[in-house]
Amino acid sequence: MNIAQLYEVYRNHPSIQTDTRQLKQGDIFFALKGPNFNGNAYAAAALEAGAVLAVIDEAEYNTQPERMMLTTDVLSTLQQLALHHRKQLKIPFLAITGTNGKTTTKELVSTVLAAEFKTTATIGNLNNHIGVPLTILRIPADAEIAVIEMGANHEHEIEAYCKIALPTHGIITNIGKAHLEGFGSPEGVRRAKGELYDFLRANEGTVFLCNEYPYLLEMSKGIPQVITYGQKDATYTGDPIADTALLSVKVTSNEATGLIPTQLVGAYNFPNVMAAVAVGLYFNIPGETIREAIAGYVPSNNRSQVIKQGTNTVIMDAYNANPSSMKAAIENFAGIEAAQKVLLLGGMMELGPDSVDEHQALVDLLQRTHWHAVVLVGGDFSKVKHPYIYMETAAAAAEWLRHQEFTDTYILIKGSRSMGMEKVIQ
Ligand SMILES: CC(=O)N[C@H]1[C@@H](OP(=O)(O)OP(=O)(O)OC[C@H]2O[C@@H](n3ccc(=O)[nH]c3=O)[C@H](O)[C@@H]2O)O[C@H](CO)[C@@H](O)[C@@H]1O[C@H](C)C(=O)N[C@@H](C)C(=O)N[C@H](CCC(=O)N[C@@H](CCC[C@@H](N)C(=O)O)C(=O)O)C(=O)O
Ligand SMILES: Nc1ncnc2c1ncn2[C@@H]1O[C@H](COP(=O)(O)OP(=O)(O)OP(=O)(O)O)[C@@H](O)[C@H]1O
Ligand SMILES: C[C@@H](N)C(=O)N[C@H](C)C(=O)O
Repeated sequence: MNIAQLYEVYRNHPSIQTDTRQLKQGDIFFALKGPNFNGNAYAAAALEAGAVLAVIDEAEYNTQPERMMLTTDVLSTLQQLALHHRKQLKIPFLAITGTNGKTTTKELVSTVLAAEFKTTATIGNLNNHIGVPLTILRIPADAEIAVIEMGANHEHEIEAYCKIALPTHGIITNIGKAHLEGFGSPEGVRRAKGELYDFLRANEGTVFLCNEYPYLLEMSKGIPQVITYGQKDATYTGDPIADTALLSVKVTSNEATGLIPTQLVGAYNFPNVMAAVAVGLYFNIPGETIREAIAGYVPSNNRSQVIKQGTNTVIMDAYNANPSSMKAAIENFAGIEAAQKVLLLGGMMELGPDSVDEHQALVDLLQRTHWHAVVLVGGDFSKVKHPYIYMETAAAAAEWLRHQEFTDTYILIKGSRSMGMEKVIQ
């Protein structure tokens, strides 16, 4: 069976599954290999559970050749099938990458687009070599637009995803410091994220970018159509109002003038919101529809969520952390008007040789503001000089917090995913 024949099966059964634990009747099962399991070993079980076809890459598991497709590499077959499907879809494909705010921007943009168009977007942050093709293969034939999030922790990854998704439009949210272990340096991050612009430049694409980041303007040179958003001198303009925990955005572009009271924390979400305004206006969605869609979006999964606990307000930002998003969160927290502020910050992972310096830089930043209390938790915070409380784990920090009797206090909780800082208030 070749890709064209596999595509015929897919057209009749457009539902891909990589996990027998979630398999439904009529799915096509792709037997991926991972650190814990060899999907090939589950191919027969997939057929028993109702899969129409199992794609495998180890001959010894080819026990039902009439219902199995034996390839040289299942992952690569999944990616090739996604590309084949992509080529049938004559619709705009908007790719979103960047260091911070990819998922939030993708959610806001797709919420706005879905108000007018049949839109398929990445679920959660399924944004890697498996998530990108799976997202493309979820796009129905009658879709009108697709929004594809692309994550990366090393160079040439975004380039590879572009060759599968063939984006027509793109957003790099920003370039900051994250996954430095894999990218080698901030310059490596820039090159890697820039692979999206390289693709759009070579394929007459369109980019949307925040004109407050001069490096994005520089990087976008040579791209035929550049749509900008920001506070001034941009195609689409607005202003952030961030003196309370939740951000409001005053859109000042003629087409959509008005206030958007968002349910997002922090001025750092301003460009994420403006990206959604810009994309909506570009695709001729009415201003009021755009404002309503953005105002209705509620972040989930510990991405800058606001949680009320009695008279206290917790900003739960424990989904991930890196030097640039930590800096943004701390600066934003410093700007919030509150009687008493407490921070519990977990260590940042995957920073390579700069890790200790980056943790020290954050401590230096913290020291510029007076806080009621700061608790540093684990990671390379154990190796820096600081005047604050130090705890080894989120569980210990939770214990500390339980023993405080805070009232009318704002509490910021942030840290790398593996620190599990959400446990601090559980
Ligand atoms: C392969 C796979 O999809 N694994 C998922 C699975 O893992 P599990 O622990 O079960 O084991 P294996 O991976 O070893 O299993 C191999 C296969 O066997 C199947 N199987 C197993 C048992 C069984 O009884 N039946 C079976 O069929 C199994 O389903 C496998 O197919 O489950 C985990 C829990 O749900 C998943 O976490 C795991 O998913 C992996 C990690 C994955 O890559 N999933 C993608 C769909 C995805 O997009 N995941 C995103 C990760 C996004 C991310 O981290 N992005 C980074 C940057 C990207 C860097 C990139 N280079 C990278 O390394 O990924 C960012 O900063 O944005 C997500 O989950 O959020
Ligand atoms: N524009 C931004 N600038 C700085 N930090 C941001 C920005 N947007 C979001 N963040 C921070 O990043 C956190 C995660 O947001 P989001 O999931 O949207 O980012 P992401 O880039 O998709 O992350 P990941 O790569 O881990 O999937 C937020 O809770 C917030 O702390
Ligand atoms: C959650 C994952 N995509 C991520 O951003 N990881 C960084 C390194 C973190 O741990 O926060």
